[in-house]
Order: sequence, then C-alpha cells, then structure tokens
Amino acid sequence: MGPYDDPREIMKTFEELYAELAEKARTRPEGSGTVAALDAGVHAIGKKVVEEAAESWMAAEYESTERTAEEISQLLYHIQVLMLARGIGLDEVYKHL
Ligand SMILES: N=c1c2ncn([C@@H]3O[C@H](COP(=O)(O)OP(=O)(O)OP(=O)(O)O)[C@@H](O)[C@H]3O)c2ncn1[C@@H]1O[C@H](COP(=O)(O)O)[C@@H](O)[C@H]1O
Repeated sequence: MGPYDDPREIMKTFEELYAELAEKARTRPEGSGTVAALDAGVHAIGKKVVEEAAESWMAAEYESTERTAEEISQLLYHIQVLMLARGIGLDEVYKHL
C-alpha cells in the first residue's frame, strides 16, 4: 500500500486548511480557486457560505452520512475563505467558542 492509498494519510485538519488558504492568499498562485474567491469579495463568498449551509442541511435530512460530511467540509472551506476575506484569524473565532 502506497502512502496515499490510505485516506488518513492525506487528511487535513481545520487548522492545516486555514494555514494552506492563508498561504494561497499571500502568494496568489495561478489557478487557485481560493484566490479567485477572495478576489470576488465578501458578498460572493457569503453567498457560497449560505449555499453550502443549505446543501449541508438538505444532505443531513435526505442524503447519506458520507454526502452530508462532504457538504459540511465544503461549508467549512467557504467559512475559512470568508474569514480570510475579512482578515479574521482562527484565534479570533476560537475565543468565542
Ligand atoms: N477544500 C476545498 C474546497 N471545498 C470546497 N471548495 C470549493 O467549493 C466548490 C464546491 O461547490 P459545489 O459543490 O457547489 O460545486 P459547484 O457548484 O460545482 O461549484 P461552483 O460551480 O459553485 O464553483 C468547489 O468547486 C470548490 O471550488 C473547495 N476548494 C478548495 N478546497 C481546498 O483548498 C485548498 C486550496 O485550493 P485552491 O485555492 O483551489 O488551490 C486545497 O487544499 C483544496 O483542496
């Protein structure tokens, strides 16, 4: 079994994703969807957050656990993009938890 045959090998945490996205925002690599989303702005990102929240809700009501988890992962991604668009760090959110 190769290093990427086990999904646990390529999983990332919430913190790791945020660090990756912050680096994308800083270096602006060609072809990055995150950079495109940040350029589109808070209004467009906000609409994606709402869309993914609705899809998470619908999946939770009508779809499988796996599909629901996938929609939630997309919601978390778009939430992080919104945080970056507003310059909000993880700690600023965590202090309210
Ligand atoms: N985890 C994610 C992630 N989750 C969701 N998305 C985006 O959210 C979209 C999912 O939306 P939908 O399911 O509604 O799919 P869709 O309707 O076909 O998408 P759109 O037409 O709305 O673009 C995807 O097309 C991605 O654009 C993500 N985009 C990027 N990442 C990760 O972010 C990192 C940086 O990505 P880049 O900036 O693209 O390099 C990488 O590690 C990626 O894996």
